[in-house]
Amino acid sequence: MSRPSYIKSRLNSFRFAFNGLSAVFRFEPNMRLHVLSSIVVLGMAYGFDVTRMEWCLLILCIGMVWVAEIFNTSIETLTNLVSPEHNPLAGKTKDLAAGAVLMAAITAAVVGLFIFIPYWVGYVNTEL
Ligand SMILES: Nc1ncnc2c1ncn2[C@@H]1O[C@H](COP(=O)(O)OP(=O)(O)OP(=O)(O)O)[C@@H](O)[C@H]1O
Repeated sequence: MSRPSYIKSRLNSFRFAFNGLSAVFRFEPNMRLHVLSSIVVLGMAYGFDVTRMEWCLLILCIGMVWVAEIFNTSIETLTNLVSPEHNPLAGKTKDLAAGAVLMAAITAAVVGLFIFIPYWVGYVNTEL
């Protein structure tokens, strides 16, 4: 492959990936919920001035949930294409993908609680 066409095809790959991201943010109500929760979490992290390691853990958890939701949307879309009619396997496929998002969200919530509970306790103690 010649150099300009290689660069063009790599740039196109990025464009297609951004199209996917844009679609999930525009059309998936669950993704908006994830974005809202992420803003709340990042706001609290900023407010409590969490450590660098805690920032990394929170950002990793947010990324994990977003990635799980994007895969879930992709699997749902493919399932609708392959099996628009009712089919127990299609239902199971969608439920498994949704289960993965739930698992990621529960994991993120547990990490968030481990990080924020001491800050909440400290805040309440200084306010009382
Ligand atoms: N083709 C199908 N055959 C059998 N069951 C299906 C089918 N499509 C959906 N279902 C069942 O209905 C549930 C809801 O399907 P839907 O397509 O609305 O997904 P969803 O998880 O609610 O989507 P979203 O996350 O976008 O709200 C699925 O989890 C699955 O159990």
